[in-house]
Amino acid sequence: MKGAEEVDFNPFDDFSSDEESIINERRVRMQSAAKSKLTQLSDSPLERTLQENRLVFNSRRLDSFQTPQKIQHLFSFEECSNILKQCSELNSGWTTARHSAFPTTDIPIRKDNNNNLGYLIDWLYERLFPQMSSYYGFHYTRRDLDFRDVFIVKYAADAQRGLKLHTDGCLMSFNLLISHQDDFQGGGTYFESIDNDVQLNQGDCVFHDARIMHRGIDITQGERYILVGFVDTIDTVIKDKRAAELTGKKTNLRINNS
Ligand SMILES: O=C(O)CCC(=O)C(=O)O
Ligand SMILES: [Fe+2]
Repeated sequence: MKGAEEVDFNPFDDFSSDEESIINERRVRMQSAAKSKLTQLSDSPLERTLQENRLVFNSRRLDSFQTPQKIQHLFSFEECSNILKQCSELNSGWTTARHSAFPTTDIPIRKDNNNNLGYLIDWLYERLFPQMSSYYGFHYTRRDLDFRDVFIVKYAADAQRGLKLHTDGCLMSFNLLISHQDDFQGGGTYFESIDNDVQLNQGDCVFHDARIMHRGIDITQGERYILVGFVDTIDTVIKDKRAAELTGKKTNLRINNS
């Protein structure tokens, strides 16, 4: 007989067929509990809890949310020019290693950052979140949704030109064109679900289900600055922050699951 430490153990072994059938039974039970719960819920996101709203969102995302939604003039030209000016005056603050699998040259935006861009968080809460919450069936005034991450990305023809096909590790994402559309050639965001790209004018925004495969199309000239946000339910955001504090590790929020 082998001692405890000599037992053949391969962590990559598949589950035994007994274990698999227990896991499958559990999955089927959970799916049918979720289905029956869904039929009992109110049609109004305002009368459902945050967790119920997320359940409804997850049950609908493949049927209902395949088309990215565009909002024009979320920021004015003047507001965008001022943001560009602030970015050009920043000597430091640009990072290149915050999203390990799909890095971008970006500047994180937070209320407590000393880069003076924290006001963008309020603008997005006030201007984008009411529409995005109602479109995806969440409660705006109760603040069902919050930012998992928000940052300005800089693409340049002589540096990083675009971003490969990926999904974002959150519920929904958006990007807003800060540059003027004539400041670069190429660019825009390609979405696999519509097999097409979305082109924005300065100040316009596109929001989408984060699980839709998408990519930042390469620019061929100039510079393209966009404001990007990864959005999730507030309980997930809080858990994520706690986990990051405890482990010192960040969740990787861009994924390639093609
Ligand atoms: O560059 C784009 O248009 C898309 C950006 C994006 O998908 C991201 O930052 O995760
Ligand atoms: Fe993305």
